[in-house]
Amino acid sequence: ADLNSDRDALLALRAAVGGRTLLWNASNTTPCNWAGVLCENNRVTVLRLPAASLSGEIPVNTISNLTRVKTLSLRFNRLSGSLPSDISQLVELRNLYLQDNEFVGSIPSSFFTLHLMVRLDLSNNNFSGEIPSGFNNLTRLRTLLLENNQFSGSIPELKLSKLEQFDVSGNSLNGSIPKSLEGMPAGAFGGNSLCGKPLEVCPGEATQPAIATGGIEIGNAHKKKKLSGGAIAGIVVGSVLGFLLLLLILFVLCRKRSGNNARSVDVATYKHPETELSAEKSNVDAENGGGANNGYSVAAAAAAAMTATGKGGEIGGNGIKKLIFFGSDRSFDLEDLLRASAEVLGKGTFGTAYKAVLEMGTVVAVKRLKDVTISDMEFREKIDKVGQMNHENLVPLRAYYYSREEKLLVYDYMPMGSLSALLHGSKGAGKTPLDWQVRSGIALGTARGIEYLHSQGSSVHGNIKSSNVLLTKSYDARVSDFGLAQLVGPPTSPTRVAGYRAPEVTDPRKVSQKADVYSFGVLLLELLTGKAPTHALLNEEGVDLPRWVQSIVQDQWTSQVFDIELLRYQSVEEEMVQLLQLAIDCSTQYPDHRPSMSDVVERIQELCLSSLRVTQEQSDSVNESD
Ligand SMILES: Nc1ncnc2c1ncn2[C@@H]1O[C@H](COP(=O)(O)OP(=O)(O)OP(=O)(O)O)[C@@H](O)[C@H]1O
Repeated sequence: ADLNSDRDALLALRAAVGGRTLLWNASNTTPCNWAGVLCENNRVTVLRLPAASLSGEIPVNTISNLTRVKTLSLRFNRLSGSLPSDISQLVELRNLYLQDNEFVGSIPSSFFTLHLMVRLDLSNNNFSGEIPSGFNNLTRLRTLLLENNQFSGSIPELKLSKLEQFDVSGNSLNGSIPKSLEGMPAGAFGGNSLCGKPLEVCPGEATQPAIATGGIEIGNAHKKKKLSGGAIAGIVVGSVLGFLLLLLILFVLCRKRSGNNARSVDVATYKHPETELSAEKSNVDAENGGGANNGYSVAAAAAAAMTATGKGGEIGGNGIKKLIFFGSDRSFDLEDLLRASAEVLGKGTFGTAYKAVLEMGTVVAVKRLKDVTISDMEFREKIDKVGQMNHENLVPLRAYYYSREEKLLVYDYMPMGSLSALLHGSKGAGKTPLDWQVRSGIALGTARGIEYLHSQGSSVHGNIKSSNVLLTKSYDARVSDFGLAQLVGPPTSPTRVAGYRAPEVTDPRKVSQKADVYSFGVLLLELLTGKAPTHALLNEEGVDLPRWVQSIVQDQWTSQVFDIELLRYQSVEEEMVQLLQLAIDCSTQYPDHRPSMSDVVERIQELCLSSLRVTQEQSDSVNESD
């Protein structure tokens, strides 16, 4: 066997299962630069084709020549039929990932001669038969994942000292769990009819051998008999008391929370060192401890804002002077905020954003809204809804201030700035490139934030774009600016959110969830291509980002689409292509053809998991090489 026979084997595989292997350039004399193939010492050692649209059976005598392969990953495809018995020829095999296919039948006995095997994942297939005790031959096995198949019978005793990851959940197994596997988590056995540690004790315990008992229902008649009347009474009384205690705790918590919500503070006159303005003097209810220190002033933030704009002067005037807080987190007070220095962060559609740095180091972002044309009542109603939104991927609205002249929103300040700045900001030496891990994480976080918004009544974001995706220190994504599109009047200029807006949207205040999905799709394209949707070059050509990407992908130039910084991550190319496909699906022209945000989250979650596994496989191939 040599590289040529490796090449023949790969071409035979391609003829059998197709998929993305069809993109391999068969006129190459070496297969080593085909996508998913890695070579070492002039032999193929890694074949990785996850989610490559492979389908059909792998006939015997197809892959047997790949005798140097250490890692074989064909997960997330539609491979069917039984595992070819000549897989036992791959004597160097250490990592085998066949999960998420449609394989059937039992594991051939020859398989258990592959004694170098370390990671084996056969989960989410239709494998059947008993779990062979032959696994005991694979003494180096650290991962054995067999969940969601149709394995039946009992689990054999497995004496695998290195086993770390084990899962047989979701099969048709019965009998007792062997001693050697007692230490595994209960979840590894769920969805079967198994008993014994870590699950419920088997009825009859030691006397009952691990034979097929037809399933042991927890709490069956046999078991109930063992409980005395007294014990039952004890359990009932205990449960009732526990339940009452829980109710009491909930009640107390609820009271506390509603006390913390939406607390208003009266406005009095306050002397600012630089500007004289009306501000708040706390008049907080007793539950909060009272005292001026517990309230902080958005009007004061306005002072900071005014200072920053150089306007300075009285805010509030004769308008309504109310300050409304959401939540209970108040690590600073009015005076701190008044003394804060402020700087302009930027001007947006809805007004100007400022960063206010308080003396003790707390930083907030204050947004001064312009063009608010809706009534006081309507404003409060809508902003109240915004304030109630609570999710780890949203920038929380801390408080707002409303008067006729001033509408201010106080947010947590996000230290790493926006995704837009990160992607398109100065590419100087100090700039850290965004790697795949970070980008896919941002995609997932943003999607989760929007999904949450969509799950709250029928709310929409209405203004999804990369400058509204802010980042925490650890690059976790937080979506901001939600709910504001409905607060302001009709746009004065037609250029609002060029590039992100779905084609069917005519009134930015009436955006549908599917239009949010479109904008998110454009944001994904931006994340993958590194190109701003408002990119001058694109616009000169008269095409938007979705159409530009589509034209390139149609010509099979997929890799040309990606940001240069991403091309270093060859091993996760599949996942990148999947995210690209999702982006294209989201930014399709017809709203009905776009996926829902929960579909989107699921798909990103899957590909993130999948790229994590690739990374694991990679480190395994390194660790396990001789
Ligand atoms: N909480 C925050 N923390 C850090 N930076 C922020 C915060 N809120 C906004 N910014 C930054 O301030 C700048 C201006 O934001 P703003 O939301 O006013 O405008 P925009 O996002 O560019 O447009 P739009 O108003 O249409 O959303 C943006 O660069 C944004 O990233």
